[in-house]
Amino acid sequence: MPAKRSLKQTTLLGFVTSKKPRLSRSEQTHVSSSSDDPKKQVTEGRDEITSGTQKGGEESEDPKKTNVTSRSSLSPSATAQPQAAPSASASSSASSSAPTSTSTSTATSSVLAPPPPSSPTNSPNPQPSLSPTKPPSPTKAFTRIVPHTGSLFPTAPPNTLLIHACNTLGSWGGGIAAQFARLYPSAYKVYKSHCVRHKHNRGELVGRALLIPPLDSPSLPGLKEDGKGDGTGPGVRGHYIGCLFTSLAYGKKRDSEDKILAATAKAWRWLMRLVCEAEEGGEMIREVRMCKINAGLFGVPWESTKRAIEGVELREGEVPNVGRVEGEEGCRVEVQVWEIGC
Ligand SMILES: Nc1ncnc2c1ncn2[C@@H]1O[C@H](COP(=O)(O)OP(=O)(O)OC[C@H]2O[C@H](OP(=O)(O)O)[C@H](O)[C@@H]2O)[C@@H](O)[C@H]1O
Repeated sequence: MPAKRSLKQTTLLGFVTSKKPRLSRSEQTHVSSSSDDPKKQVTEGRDEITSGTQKGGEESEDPKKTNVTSRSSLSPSATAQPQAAPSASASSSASSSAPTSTSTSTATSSVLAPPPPSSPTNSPNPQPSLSPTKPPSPTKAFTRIVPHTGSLFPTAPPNTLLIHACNTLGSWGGGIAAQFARLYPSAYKVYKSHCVRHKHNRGELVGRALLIPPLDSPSLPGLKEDGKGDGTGPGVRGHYIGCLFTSLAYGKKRDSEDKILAATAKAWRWLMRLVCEAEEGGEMIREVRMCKINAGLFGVPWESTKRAIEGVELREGEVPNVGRVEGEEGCRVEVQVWEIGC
């Protein structure tokens, strides 16, 4: 059964950024560092589902290698999941820039612990009654983009994961990010505080991702798809939000196209890992949607971004249940890309 969230439930899907040596899983749940003190995150990041794994700058970019996953209260069995961390960086097809070093790891934890039920903007989404049973995760898969026409938001059922590209400066001020900020104010706070927490090491965020659980309740009055005013009714929200850090900054200071594409591939792997961890912790993500990330303010041709994402070979622990299709030619993870039609 899907885990029902309570105040005491926590999911630590660690965003690791300290320079501490890698610890065992049991040790990792107690990791504390100046920048990513788990206790601090229980306070600061209690609405965060986040995050994979992290490491410091030159450390491995493989989420698995630094992963901190503590779901003791959410799903005790989850902590017993085998890590089976393959030498991830070695087999990445699309992330040639993936570091191979594993010298250090950090522990950033993200906490999936809902705020009081009385807070409407923070009410967690009811988990759908989907079967948690699944076939064993395949050891590799590729993402396949499935095009759809329409706005990303209005038809997305509750518990859909909506993905967009972000910079590390903590503002969802332009493009579709501004729509996210209006539609998902609680998620925006989580994103912003995450960026603030990393303000001294923003560079480490690039190529990583943040997974925010449904914090903005579907029972709230709806907004139009552009985020302005009422209109679309309940169900618009109640979504997971995936932030791909594909550029350090925005505007003229945005990264080069090549850097954005490399960061996109890395961040994609990272996010898929986070999704897997969330699923292991009992989260039931219903479908995955994204816009044509990088194709607006970042100015990267969509076809290049699509190639980068579809070129990432997802490995064990990175192949989520949601969107997974087993075909004759192997396993694929289908992700919907929504584009507003003319
Ligand atoms: N409702 C909707 N449904 C479906 N597709 C929609 C849509 N609305 C717009 N699009 C399309 O969505 C694509 C992405 O276009 P965008 O310009 O938004 O994003 P991007 O990925 O190039 O760049 C990211 C930086 O923009 C922000 O900056 P701030 O944080 O504000 O500083 C971020 O945070 C990053 O930094 C384009 O194809 C748009 O046509």
